[in-house]
Amino acid sequence: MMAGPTHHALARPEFDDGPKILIVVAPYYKDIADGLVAGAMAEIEAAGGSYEVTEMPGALELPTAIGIAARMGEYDGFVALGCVIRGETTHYDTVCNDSSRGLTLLGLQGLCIGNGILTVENYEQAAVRADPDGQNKGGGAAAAALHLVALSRRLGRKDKGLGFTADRLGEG
Ligand SMILES: Nc1c(NC[C@H](O)[C@H](O)[C@H](O)CO)[nH]c(=O)[nH]c1=O
Ligand SMILES: CC(=O)[C@@H](O)COP(=O)(O)O
Repeated sequence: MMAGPTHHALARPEFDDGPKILIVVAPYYKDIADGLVAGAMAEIEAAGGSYEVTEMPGALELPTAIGIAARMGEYDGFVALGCVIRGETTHYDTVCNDSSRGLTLLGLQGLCIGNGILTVENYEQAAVRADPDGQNKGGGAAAAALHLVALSRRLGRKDKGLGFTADRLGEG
């Protein structure tokens, strides 16, 4: 499947040694999640990378899942995929803000993360953005992670993120 555009002007990064990416997806809306994952897979494959996919109940769990996985030191980058649709209460704001902020805080600790969590008003808005042949937000999130991995490698980084392992968690 040829994925659609990734909505940025950057050329796809090239790797001598393809990065290993963990796709963490919240299939709260299964069809939407499937489109996002398909777009992300296509983008990672086009860059010569490999991927694994793991599922979490909802978008709120995605930052924690990445934080747990990052401590294994096995993945070069991460793609968070999900869909949050506004309901009747303010829970929408919590899910959107806390999932996004969690990913940003992990990124500021050095993890290479692409954020493909859709935050929309209705299913129709999500469908257009999840479609790999449409706005391909899953592919865009994967591209973001790949660019961060390329930067890390270009700058000679050796570790794979967070800079600490489980045995150091008890420190301080
Ligand atoms: N309403 C949506 C949620 N809500 C669930 C939360 O993400 C979380 O799993 C729960 O609060 C337990 O911690 N999640 C989505 O991904 N999308 C939604 O629209
Ligand atoms: C984004 C949400 O958490 C939302 O779907 C939950 O719906 P509601 O606010 O009507 O409980």
